[in-house]
Amino acid sequence: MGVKQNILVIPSVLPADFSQLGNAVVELEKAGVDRIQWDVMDGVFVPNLTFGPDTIASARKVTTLGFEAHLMIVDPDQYIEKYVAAGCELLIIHAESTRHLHRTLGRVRQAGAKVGVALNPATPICAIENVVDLLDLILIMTVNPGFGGQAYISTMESKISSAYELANSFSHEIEIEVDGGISSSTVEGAVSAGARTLVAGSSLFKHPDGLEAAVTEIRNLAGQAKRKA
Ligand SMILES: O=C(CO)[C@H](O)[C@H](O)COP(=O)(O)O
Ligand SMILES: [Co+2]
Repeated sequence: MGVKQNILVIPSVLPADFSQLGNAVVELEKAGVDRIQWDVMDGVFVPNLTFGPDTIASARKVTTLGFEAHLMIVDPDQYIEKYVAAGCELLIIHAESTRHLHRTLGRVRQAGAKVGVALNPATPICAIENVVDLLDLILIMTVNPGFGGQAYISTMESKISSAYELANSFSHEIEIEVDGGISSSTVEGAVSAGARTLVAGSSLFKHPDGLEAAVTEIRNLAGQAKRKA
């Protein structure tokens, strides 16, 4: 099976007005997104702080969309069960955030969630070569994590291609996701390199024609790039 080929558009809710988070999730669902990414930051792994499990559990009540937790936290093991209980069906662990990546990924699966791994821009693909059998998703970061609205790092495209090749050599289905600076001007490069699951924050929330137009634009451009690739 290898790489999951469907194009998925996943919003990061970081740019939303946090006093209206539930409404933002409802609006994103109406705009046709495929699931929601929660950027969980602890002020240690990255220099910023965002949501905990209670916030995510509250938002769980207003939508049937799937939730993924992009965990930018140190010692993720101690929070795995809390994010699963909050309603996240997929947990994404940074390879740099845990000493025993293989064990942490196994604990995510044991807790009943799908398993993703994220790589910072400086981390090579070989860091995950020996855990691919445990994975449902590989996230290649195209910005240094911590903040929305940063510029896309196009030199990550060779790593996206390596992730694609690696995932395609396995018989189970694996998503190749990109996160950071994805917009109408960068999506083509990411998809041509092999990305299929596209996380976008600022470019969706700041689109002059609104969320639905923004989601449709990313999905259409990605579809064209995939057909050309
Ligand atoms: O993980 C993240 C930051 O660490 C965000 O998901 C990402 O930056 C999305 O925001 P934008 O599309 O504005 O770059
Ligand atoms: Co993210």
